[in-house]
Order: sequence, then structure tokens, then C-alpha cells
Amino acid sequence: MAQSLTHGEMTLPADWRDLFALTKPRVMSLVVFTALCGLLAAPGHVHPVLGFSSILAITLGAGASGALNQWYEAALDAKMKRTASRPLPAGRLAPQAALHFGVGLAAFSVFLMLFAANWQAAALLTISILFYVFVYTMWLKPRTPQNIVIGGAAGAFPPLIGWVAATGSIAPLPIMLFLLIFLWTPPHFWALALFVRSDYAAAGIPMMPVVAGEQSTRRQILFYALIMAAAAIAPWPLGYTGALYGWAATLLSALFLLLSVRVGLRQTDAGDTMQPEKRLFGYSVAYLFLIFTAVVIDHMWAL
Ligand code: HEM
Ligand SMILES: CC(C)=CCC/C(C)=C/CC/C(C)=C/COP(=O)(O)OP(=O)(O)O
Repeated sequence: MAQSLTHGEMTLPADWRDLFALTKPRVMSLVVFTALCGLLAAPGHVHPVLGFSSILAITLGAGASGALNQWYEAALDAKMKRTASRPLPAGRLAPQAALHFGVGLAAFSVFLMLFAANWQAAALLTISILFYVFVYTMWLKPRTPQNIVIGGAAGAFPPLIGWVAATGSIAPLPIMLFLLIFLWTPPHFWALALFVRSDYAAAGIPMMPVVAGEQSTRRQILFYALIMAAAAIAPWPLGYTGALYGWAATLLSALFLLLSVRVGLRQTDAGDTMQPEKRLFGYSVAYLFLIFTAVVIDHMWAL
């Protein structure tokens, strides 16, 4: 987009790269992947064009919610090292452009889902976008250290949306996948929050390590990792997946627990490099990619 946008006295070019960055592409890649796995693990056959369009709708909806999150948080992002160079705080994009882009993309994504799949999937996509933007970003994030526990539910919807897009109805397995991401989010995020704690403190965002302190956050990471591992393995004994998934989930979750125990039970001194926390955070991303891959392979295997 080469069009110019007015921002106060200045005129800023709306570069497509900035609009792309506004959608948080790296984070959303995993959101989209879990949605795709939900769609592929569902029973029955989906027409490839409709399946592709449904996943495109989820991609655009997730991107739109990332854009609206950044529009709302521009002033906060300017105060944090990790986020200061984003298009809005860096002044490369006008706030109005980000808002229009986000709202337009959100509306388009929901209509696309409505035409490509069904109203149930379109409704769930709408709920996820609204939940992330209003419940998490605007309401909980600036108010409570439980923000990511409750608000993180938005990020757990995609596999459910993928499944519902394919079938028109909800079933126990996608509910369990929802629960898995829901319980995965606290260890994923708090591991990172431990090593960027000063950023959140500087911006005045009440993330768990800032409010409850490091030790309490470590214990809570361990607690969530334990129930997450149980939730990850549960579909196997309950008969919703086969042994292939069961073994993959057991091994992947055992490593997740091991890394969480290291983070959960240690104390740091000044100048600590936070390697175990960085390792847990990095592995949390790989874990979700791999376990959702296992859901799909297990399903294909059983056919
Ligand atoms: C409220 C819940 C969550 C919070 C607060 C959160 C926060 C973060 C933050 C701050 C980062 C650092 C990197 C960045 O700024 O881009 C990150 C990275 C990441 N998150 Fe999350 N996250 C949450 C949930 C999720 C969910 C549900 C997913 C996907 C299912 C996800 C996937 C990722 C991925 C893939 C990365 C790595 C991105 C990279 O390689 O740079 N996150 N997360
Ligand atoms: C289908 C659909 C609409 C999905 C929504 C996707 C979703 C809720 C993802 C959650 C992951 C995410 C971007 C967290 C960032 O938290 P943050 O905003 O606190 O991070 P920041 O500090 O980097 O801005």
C-alpha cells in the first residue's frame, strides 16, 4: 500500500510491511497451525477450497486481532524494549490506519468464514476476536495478573474453530485441544515474563512476576505444566485418539515437565542469564507445534 495517511501534522506512508507486522505473523503462525490441525483431525471430508478458505478466515481474523491489540497498546508498547520498534510506537504507521485495517480485516474474516464454512464457525471466530481485543487487551491485561489465564482462552479457540468449520458441530476431542492450549498458555507466557519482567514493570502492566514475584510465578508455572501434561495425555486413555498420539503426547509432555521443574524449583541471583526460562519458553512453542502434528498424524493413521 503506497497510499499516504495523515497522522497529526505528519503524513506517513502506509507500507505493506508495517501492516503485515501489525498482524503479529510469528505468533499467529502457531495459532493458524493449531486451527489447521483442528480442521484436519475432524471426521469427514472437507472440500479443499472451502477448507483453505476457512483457514484463511482464521488467519485473517487472528491477524486482525493482533492489529487491534497493537492499535490499543501503542503507548504501552513504546515503553517496552521488546515492542518499541513496532510500526505504531516507532511512528511508521498512523493509528487510524491500524484501526481501520484491524476492523476491516476482522469483518472480512468473519464474512469469509460464513461463506466458506458455517455460521457456527463464524460465530466462534467472532467470539475469539472480541475476547482477545475486549476481554484480554482492554479489560484484563491492564488490571490483573490473571489476565493471561482468563484472556488466554482466546488463543485456545482456533483448533475448535477449525473442527467446527469442517463439521458444523463441537465434539470432545476439540474441547480437549482447547483445554490443552488454555493450560499451556500460563507456562508459555510466564516463562517469558520472568526474563522480560523489567519491561512489564516499566510499562506498568501487572504481569504475574511483577505483582506476585518471581518465586510465586515459578510455582504457578509448575502447577499449570502438571495439569497441562495430564490434559495433553488424557485423550488417549479416554479413547479419542490412538496410541501414536498417546506416546507422542507422553514424551513431549515429559520434556515439558522436566523443563518446568527446573524453572519451578530454582532461585536466581542478580545477573542470572535466565537460561532455563528461555529454554522453557522456546520449547513451549515447539511443543505445541509437535503435539498438534501428532493429533493429525494419529487421525490419518487411523483412517
Ligand atoms: C494471552 C496469551 C499469550 C501471551 C500473553 C503471549 C505472549 C507472547 C509474547 C510476549 C511473545 C514474545 C514474542 C513476541 O512479542 O512476538 C510470544 C511468543 C510466541 N507466542 Fe505467545 N502468548 C500467548 C499465547 C499464545 C498462543 C495461544 C499461541 C499459539 C497457539 C502463541 C504462540 C506464540 C509463538 C509461536 C511465539 C514465538 C514467536 C517468535 O518466534 O517470535 N502464544 N508470546
Ligand atoms: C482466531 C483468533 C482471533 C485468535 C486470537 C489469537 C490470540 C488470542 C493469540 C494470543 C497470542 C498473543 C498474540 C499474545 C500476545 O499477547 P500480548 O498482546 O499481551 O503481547 P504483546 O505484549 O506482544 O502485545
